[in-house]
Amino acid sequence: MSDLLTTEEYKAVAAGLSLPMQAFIDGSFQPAKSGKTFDSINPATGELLTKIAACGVEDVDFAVQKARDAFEDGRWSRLHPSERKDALIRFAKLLKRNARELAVMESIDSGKTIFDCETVDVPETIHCLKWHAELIDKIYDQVAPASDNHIAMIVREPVGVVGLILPWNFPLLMLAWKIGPALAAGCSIIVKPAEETSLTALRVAELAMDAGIPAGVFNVLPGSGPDVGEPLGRHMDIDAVSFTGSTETGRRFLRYAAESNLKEVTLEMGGKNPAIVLDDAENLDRVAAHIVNGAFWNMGENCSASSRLIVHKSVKDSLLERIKAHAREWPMGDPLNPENRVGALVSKDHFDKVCSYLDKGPKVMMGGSAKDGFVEPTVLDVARDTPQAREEIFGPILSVLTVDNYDEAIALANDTEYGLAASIFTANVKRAIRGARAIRAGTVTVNSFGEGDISTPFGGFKSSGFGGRDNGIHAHEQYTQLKTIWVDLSDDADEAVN
Ligand SMILES: NC(=O)C1=CN([C@@H]2O[C@H](COP(=O)(O)OP(=O)(O)OC[C@H]3O[C@@H](n4cnc5c(N)ncnc54)[C@H](O)[C@@H]3O)[C@@H](O)[C@H]2O)C=CC1
Ligand code: BAL
Repeated sequence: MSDLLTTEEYKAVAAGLSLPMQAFIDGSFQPAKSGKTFDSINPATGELLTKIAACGVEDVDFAVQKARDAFEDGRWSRLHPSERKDALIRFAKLLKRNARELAVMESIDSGKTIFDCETVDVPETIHCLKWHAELIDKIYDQVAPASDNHIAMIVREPVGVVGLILPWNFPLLMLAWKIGPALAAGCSIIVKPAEETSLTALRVAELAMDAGIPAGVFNVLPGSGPDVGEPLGRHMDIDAVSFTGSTETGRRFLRYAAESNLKEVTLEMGGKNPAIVLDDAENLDRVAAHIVNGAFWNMGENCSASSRLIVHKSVKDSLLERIKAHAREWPMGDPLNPENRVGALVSKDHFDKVCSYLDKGPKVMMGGSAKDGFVEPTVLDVARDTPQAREEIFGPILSVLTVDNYDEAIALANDTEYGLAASIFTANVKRAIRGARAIRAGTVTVNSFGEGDISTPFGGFKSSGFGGRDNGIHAHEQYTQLKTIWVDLSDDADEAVN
């Protein structure tokens, strides 16, 4: 953990930041061709941070051309993997040298606590880039079984120019999850940050250039979904798109691909993730700590948040008492105060959306107040077919459902359109493993909440995911494609390849 500063010291760092304002294309900052800008707001204070270039279709076309030129001339895509590794390691080191600046920029842009930015988002971003850099010169291609007169090679090639469409909840970390494997594979990238949180992606692109990643390889186009996301999704010269965000927008990217060049699409989308606590769960205090972390970490603005607690009736009351006690250890307030664990929601619009779930009449068991962009960690006792039980709220709201037995718990866990993550708390190893297998979700944790780490694939079943996975070696499949090369070694022209 890095040494944290005081609130006043963080405010001084924030005041001294030089905030990026323009798109990053072909190795330099550039205004939008239309000259338009949009406001970047600090959601914790409502203050205008800066005005940022609002890109449009003409900027997309220009950036794609530059990315394509870079890809085709091989300045990055055809480097020896160890050379890309070296550049990515330099890049990770440069991020580390600028870690504090990035953490403060991330916090004021998104409302996330400086504690999380300093201890999770920035260090994990750096770790992710290093991990993919270290991997890239250790992946081997394959040779298929073939006759003595032939060689059949199965090789992976970078897929080409990729569009990376980012959400606002982990601006740096989701950037890293996508650029790490994409750059390691040799792709040229066009990043479209969420309009709420564009600052750190722009600064990171500049640092990538400083680290020696060639111009044209790493481009960032700030702007709205319809003005930048859609033209990227529909572009005929983009080979793949990797998206993280809502299920509704994810569906759009499938349509864009179908109606354009059938580009590869990977979608990492929403969740309504169950945390099942069975009657034999051990150490309810520890369970409560995991539930609180799963539900309230990052203000619940987390696609894998444990937003549905499915609890056996026999342990419900004692568990809820402990949840309340642990939640008291999560102070809410100024994100730049390093004592705080709950910051501001990302925007006024999102705050209003989250608050609407508090207005719809469920029984409030804890919390329930909301003001000026901040929502108190809240526990609701909900009925099964209510919006609070079924919809992704993406705020610090835990919806509690009560069950009578194991089978009912598993059935309820699966009674959702989503399938991103789940956790199950039980002392019975058979129930744990059977439950983990029975739950239709991409990640299941037993007796803990977590997302795994960089070494394990992350993505969802059902409406939570489509296509490839982020993280792990598996992430490279998104950014590479297989090619088979047959070589005829015979002297006899009659021996055909077959
Ligand atoms: N899975 C996750 O990690 C995330 C889930 N969400 C969920 O989505 C809800 C809505 O949040 P939004 O910011 O509106 O998510 P969103 O899915 O609309 O935005 C994600 C990205 O897609 C882009 N986008 C938006 N509309 C687009 C369009 N028509 N064509 C192309 N690109 C487009 C956005 O500019 C952003 O970069 C949240 O309340 C939450 O429930 C939001 C962010 C992340
Ligand atoms: N929790 C990391 C992925 C996401 O929230 O989008």
